Order: sequence, then C-alpha cells, then structure tokens
Amino acid sequence: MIEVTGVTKTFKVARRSAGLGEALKSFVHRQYQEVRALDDISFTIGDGEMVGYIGPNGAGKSSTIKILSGILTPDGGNCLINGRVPWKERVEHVKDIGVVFGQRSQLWWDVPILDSYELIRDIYRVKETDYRKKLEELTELLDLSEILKTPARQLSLGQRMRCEIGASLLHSPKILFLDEPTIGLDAVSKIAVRNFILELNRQHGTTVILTTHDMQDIEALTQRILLIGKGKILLDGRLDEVKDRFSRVKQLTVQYTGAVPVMTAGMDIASGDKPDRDYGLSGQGILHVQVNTEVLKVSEAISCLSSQTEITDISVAGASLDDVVVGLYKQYEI
Ligand SMILES: Nc1ncnc2c1ncn2[C@@H]1O[C@H](COP(=O)(O)OP(=O)(O)OP(=O)(O)O)[C@@H](O)[C@H]1O
Repeated sequence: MIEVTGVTKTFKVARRSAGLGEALKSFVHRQYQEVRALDDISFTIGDGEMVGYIGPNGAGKSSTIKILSGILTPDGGNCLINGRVPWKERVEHVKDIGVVFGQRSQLWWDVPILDSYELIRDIYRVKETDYRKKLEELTELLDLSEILKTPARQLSLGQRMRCEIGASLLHSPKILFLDEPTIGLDAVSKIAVRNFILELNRQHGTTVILTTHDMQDIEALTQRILLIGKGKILLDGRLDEVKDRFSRVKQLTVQYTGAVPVMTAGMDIASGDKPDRDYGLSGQGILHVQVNTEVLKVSEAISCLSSQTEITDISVAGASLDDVVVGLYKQYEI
C-alpha cells in the first residue's frame, strides 16, 4: 500500500542573466529562485494496482518517484509504503521496490548482463535458490537467454531495456516504478515490454506505477490515472471514465476548396490548425474540426460546413487518448 499525504518539495535554483559581467557578479552575489516541484500532493495506491502517473514536462512526476523510492526527502508531508517511510528506512524499503528509468541504466556497462545480475543479487542479498528460480523465470518471460552473456554496451536499446526490467525484478519487489520504460523502442519491443508487465501484475500481483508520455503504454497497462500539473494532483480517476468524458468530442478532418468556413457553437478548429496559412497553392484547404456532440450533431456540423464551402473529402474520428490528454492539459491550464 502506498499512502502519500500532503507531500511538498521545493528546489532552490541559482539564477543569473547572460553575459560575462553577470557571471562575475554571480560569484559575489548569487541569486536564487525557488521552484515548487510538489505542492501538497496526496494519493493512495492499493496493492496490485497499475496506475499511470501523467503530466507535462516539469510537472513533478520524477520528483514524486524519487520521493517514493527514498532518493529524495520532501520538505513536508508524509509518505508510507508498506508501513515504511522511504527516505528514513531506505535499506528495508528498497527490498520492496524495483525501479526502471528508461533514460538511465542500472547495469554495469562493460560486463556481461549476468555479472551485473550477480552483483545485484549480492547487493539485495537474494538467496541462491530464489535467485536461480527468478533468473530462470525472467530469462524465459523476457527472452534473455541469447543476451545474458553480452555486455550492456553491446546491446540494442530494446534488448537493454528487457535486461533493465529483469535487473529491477531479481529481488522480487512488490512495487515497480517504471519511468518511460518504452522510450525509443520499436513497435515490437514496446508490445513485448507491455505484455511482460501485464503478465508480471497478473502472476505476482506486483503494484506498478508507470510514468510516461506514451499514451499507448497508459492505455495498455493502467486502469487508473493520476494527473499532475505544476506540482499539484489535478485528477485521480478511472481511465475509462476520463475517456468517456471526452468521447463526446469527435474530430472531423475536412478537405475543402473555397472559403474558410466559420465555426458555430459546438465546433472548434483543433489547436495547431492555421486555416488561412494551410490553404495552399493547390487550392485545397485542410481543417481539423472538433465537434462537441452534446451541443451539435456530427451531421449538423457537416451541413454547416458544406453550406459555407465545397467539401472534397471528410473523415470522422473519435478522440484518441492523446487527444484526451491534450484536452486535460487544456482544461487544467498546464
Ligand atoms: N534537482 C533539482 N534541482 C532543481 N530543480 C529541480 C530538480 N529536480 C527537479 N527540479 C524542478 O522541479 C520541477 C519538477 O521536475 P520533475 O523532474 O519532477 O518533472 P517531471 O514531471 O518528471 O518532468 P519530465 O516529464 O520533463 O521528466 C521542474 O520545474 C524542475 O525544473
């Protein structure tokens, strides 16, 4: 069980203007600015849950994971993981958690993966029989047999990521923190990693907290999302409910010749579209129009557009999870 109550973290960051003069001045009189990375965050995650922790860059996701894993001490608030305070009882706490940072490695670069694994076994004091059993299981599920004798630096990103995940699980932790676990992987490797995590949760009931910007990871793995923005938890809810909330929005992709159509109530030009500029030399314009079906039927939106311009092609799509997240960021102004 993970219980986070009113956690706050502020960083002090040195600031100075550009230029040599300013650099010299800053030696004598250094100026600091405070960045509130986490502002009174609270949530509870039950055993065996898989939760997506999402938010834009700089929202506070990594700071939270660092606090949960005991690397960082908060300024205020409390956190209990399986009854322990992570930063106070680190040695016991790390036995309960596994951490995978997609952009950083926990493997020794120049030695075969198996040697790294043996070192990790020593660090966590895993019993020889338990280690052998776990290694066998992970080798099979993560398809490691061909690569265990290769040094990490000679592996492809996808192969290394499978080894990283294996390394984080050698001591059979109850909780797994995954930070961008599929970043940079090809489609096949992404699916392999996702399937493995699903299987891990199903077989061992491992709690998974997934931090990612990849909405397909979120969709494949989690039922619940926590949205963080500017250091605050803005939403904690079921993924399907959040998606339902946005399912009333349909996106029309409209190719047209003639005047740029004017939007009416219930219709909006998708952010990023610049109709005047996109209306090119070909004489064809393309518009992405979002229709709020609670206000306007899709058929009404199409008639409204066709009464103003000549439509040469049109397609209708529901909101993808990426659209939903963009909608959430817009709604919460983050
Ligand atoms: N060690 C640090 N020193 C100073 N400021 C920091 C430090 N770590 C994080 N911050 C600041 O705290 C805020 C939250 O950062 P954090 O890394 O937690 O965000 P994030 O949601 O993980 O972002 P991203 O998606 O880009 O990884 C940012 O404004 C960041 O600049």
